[in-house]
Amino acid sequence: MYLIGLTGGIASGKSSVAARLAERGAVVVDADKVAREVVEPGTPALAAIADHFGGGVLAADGSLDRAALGAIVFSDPEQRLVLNGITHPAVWERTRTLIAAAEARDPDAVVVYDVPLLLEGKGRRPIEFDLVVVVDASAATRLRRLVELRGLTEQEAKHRIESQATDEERLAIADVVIDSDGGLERTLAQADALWDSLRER
Ligand SMILES: CC(C)(COP(=O)(O)OP(=O)(O)OC[C@H]1O[C@@H](n2cnc3c(N)ncnc32)[C@H](O)[C@@H]1O)[C@@H](O)C(=O)NCCC(=O)NCCS
Ligand SMILES: Nc1ncnc2c1ncn2[C@@H]1O[C@H](COP(=O)(O)OP(=O)(O)OP(=O)(O)O)[C@@H](O)[C@H]1O
Repeated sequence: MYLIGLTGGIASGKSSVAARLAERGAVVVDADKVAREVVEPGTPALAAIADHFGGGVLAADGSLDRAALGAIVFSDPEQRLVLNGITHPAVWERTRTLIAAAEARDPDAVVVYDVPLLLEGKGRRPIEFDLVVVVDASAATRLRRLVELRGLTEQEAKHRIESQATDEERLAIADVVIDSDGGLERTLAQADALWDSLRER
């Protein structure tokens, strides 16, 4: 197995790159998806969230009210740390299981872990990667995408961007940088080039 950590700020284009690598044959594990699974109704993480943040972050059917929780944690770093402390251990554990399953299915698989937060946790990453790929678009570009494509207000978009590592911090851990400030086709061409270089390895 060859394990790639694919990271980048919110709306940098990680999912678009991951989807292209999947088309080319990679197995993709999506941290945002895992993060949703570990807070499904009945999970210990959801119980801990309700315990700390109160019933206001639960919808009528008992599931997580993501907008309500997002409104709290993206504007309050201390509360975000509490949420990360609850969810991240469960996310890493489930991720390790999914990566191990992919390797068991195909020992030669290229596995891509699409993860927005590779730096934000305290201490060492619980998973070591063979290659760290950073998808890099300026904060201004990402802000524009969040407002135009995802319908966030400018303030909401700013808060989300400020909740994450800076561009400089991400670039410092990159083995490969994909510049996603231009058009989508240009980004995807770099994903193709990355895949081709892996195949030549
Ligand atoms: C706060 C929550 C409920 C907001 O949900 P919402 O549906 O609005 O956003 P979604 O989960 O789709 O995330 C969108 C993007 O926000 C950013 N983001 C999410 N959580 C965080 C966080 N704790 N810190 C910084 N950025 C974050 C990421 O770039 C992510 O791709 C949710 O993001 C959450 O539970 N976050 C904690 C778990 C986590 O850290 N997930 C990120 C991947 S491990
Ligand atoms: N050059 C580009 N590269 C990548 N995405 C682009 C580009 N230009 C525009 N986009 C658009 O920007 C958005 C990026 O979203 P995408 O979901 O790929 O980002 P992400 O990094 O996975 O975000 P998140 O952290 O929220 O999961 C998409 O709607 C994509 O079509």
